[in-house]
Amino acid sequence: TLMASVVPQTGTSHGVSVSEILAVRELDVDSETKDDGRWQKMPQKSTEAYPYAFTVSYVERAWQHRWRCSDVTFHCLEGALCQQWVQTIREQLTALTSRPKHLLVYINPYGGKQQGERIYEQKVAPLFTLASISTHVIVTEHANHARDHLRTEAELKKYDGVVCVGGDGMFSEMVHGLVSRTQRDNGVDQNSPEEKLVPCTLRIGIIPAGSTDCICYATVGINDPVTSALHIIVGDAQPMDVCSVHHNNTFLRYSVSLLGYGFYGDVLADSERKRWMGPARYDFSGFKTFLTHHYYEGTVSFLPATDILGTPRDKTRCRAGCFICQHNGQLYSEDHQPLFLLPEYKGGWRVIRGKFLAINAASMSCACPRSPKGLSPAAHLADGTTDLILVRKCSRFNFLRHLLRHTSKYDQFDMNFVEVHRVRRFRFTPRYCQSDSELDLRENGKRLFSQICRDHPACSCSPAYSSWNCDGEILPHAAIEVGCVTTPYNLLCKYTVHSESI
Ligand SMILES: CCCCCCCCCCCCC/C=C/[C@@H](O)[C@H](COP(=O)(O)O)NC(=O)CCCCCCCCCCCCCCC
Ligand SMILES: Nc1ncnc2c1ncn2[C@@H]1O[C@H](COP(=O)(O)OP(=O)(O)O)[C@@H](O)[C@H]1O
Ligand SMILES: [Ca+2]
Repeated sequence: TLMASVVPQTGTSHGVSVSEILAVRELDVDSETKDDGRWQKMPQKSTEAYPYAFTVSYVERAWQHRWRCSDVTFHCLEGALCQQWVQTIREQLTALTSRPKHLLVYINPYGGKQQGERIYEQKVAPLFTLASISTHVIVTEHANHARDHLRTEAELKKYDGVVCVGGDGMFSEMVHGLVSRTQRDNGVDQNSPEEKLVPCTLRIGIIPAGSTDCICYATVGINDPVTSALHIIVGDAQPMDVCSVHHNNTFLRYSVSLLGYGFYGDVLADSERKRWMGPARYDFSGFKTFLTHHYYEGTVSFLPATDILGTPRDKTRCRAGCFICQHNGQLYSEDHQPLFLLPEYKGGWRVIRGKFLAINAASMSCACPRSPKGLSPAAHLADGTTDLILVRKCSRFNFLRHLLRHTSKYDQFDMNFVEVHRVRRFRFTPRYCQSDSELDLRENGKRLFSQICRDHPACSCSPAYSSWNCDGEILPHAAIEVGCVTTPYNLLCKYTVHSESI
């Protein structure tokens, strides 16, 4: 903490913790007072008495998890003393090893309201410069540009972290690029659902510039580019669960936020064709999908997580330094064989057959401005589990009540057609098998105009399949197998997060 022999310009005392200092610079008091006339604003006494000064830029906590960069100028009597302060602060800052010095930045110019480049240039780049962070910036030219660059070309050794400017889709690209590369470098076969993933060492920072940005919101507590930039600068980190999604022993994708079949799958499929609407496309497609009210038949099998602390309906909330994540993470420490991989645990699979409006797996709360408590408010960022939410066929009115509860204090799980389970793995099989030709059609982006309703050909009831919404990307396969893995053993990426409660 800075104090004592230097006096801030207001003449009052001012404490700044070194871990929250962004930069320090010496001021030439005389020329500055001539330049911008600030001289007059200062109390005459302090400026006359203290001719030397330096300015410290630091993190100021504002309302609702918002962080801002603030300046305070300290004055002192002797030039040597002033220099000594500046030098000491710089040394202390250099000693903070968790802070990044070189960052690789990817900007999606088409995310959200298409403001990614502007947000980065105006709000983020000046802060990185202030904090003496060097950057290499890539504005993406097409979808999967960032993923493929990270996976094959990027010289990762040169960087302390990567930053994405965009939404959840862009974050997902980064996870795929980094995780795939790490597995390949370590000889891990991604296609084997049982194989443990090797954690990747680089951290990923997000500057929110997408449509939902729930990964940013659920970790930092607010979608605000300046706040995220400051978390990145001070080197905050948060481990995160990653689910791997397979189909017939073939790797499909990773998921870090929402894997949703039925309602959220249909909302996404419809909204992709309305990208021009920006973030409002989700509300439009949400309303439309709500009215269509399709349900899907199938079987969900899952392996409940029985060896952990916490349940999806308890009142705990995952915050920085979360005790539950720490405790459950220890279950994976080097000398422990994760219990769920033991044969006796494997007997614990449960099977539920039914007609579902939605099947959602939330690996984190999925809190976002639309629903500040999220899809599963008690889910944990890094406990190695995902919350499986099953919404059975019910009336439109009841489904609306369920949706509305995501936006209020009422419990969205306290309804007789909703159940929630905290699971290690799960599997979904639709009632009717998808033929390869249908899968091909879907994979090539040509959505089946009206899927065949096999029970009643010619009626207007629900189609046989939905698609999975995997962090905002469409998966054409209905039948999938999902496993959730976490730090410090299995997972993956660390992500910048608030160092206090969010
Ligand atoms: C009636 C109001 C109901 C509000 C219900 C809100 C529930 C919201 C839960 C949102 C969970 C979001 C999980 C995040 C997923 C993202 O990874 C993913 C990708 O994000 P990106 O675009 O930034 O890349 N985003 C999404 O898939 C978007 C999902 C958005 C769902 C919006 C649903 C709106 C529902 C409106 C129903 C309206 C019924 C009105 C009837 C009168
Ligand atoms: N230069 C680009 N042109 C087109 N699509 C891109 C580009 N860069 C990234 N994408 C893709 O845009 C999609 C949406 O990105 P995202 O940043 O998540 O925005 P949003 O939150 O609006 O969906 C992702 O699927 C990503 O792969
Ligand atoms: Ca989790």
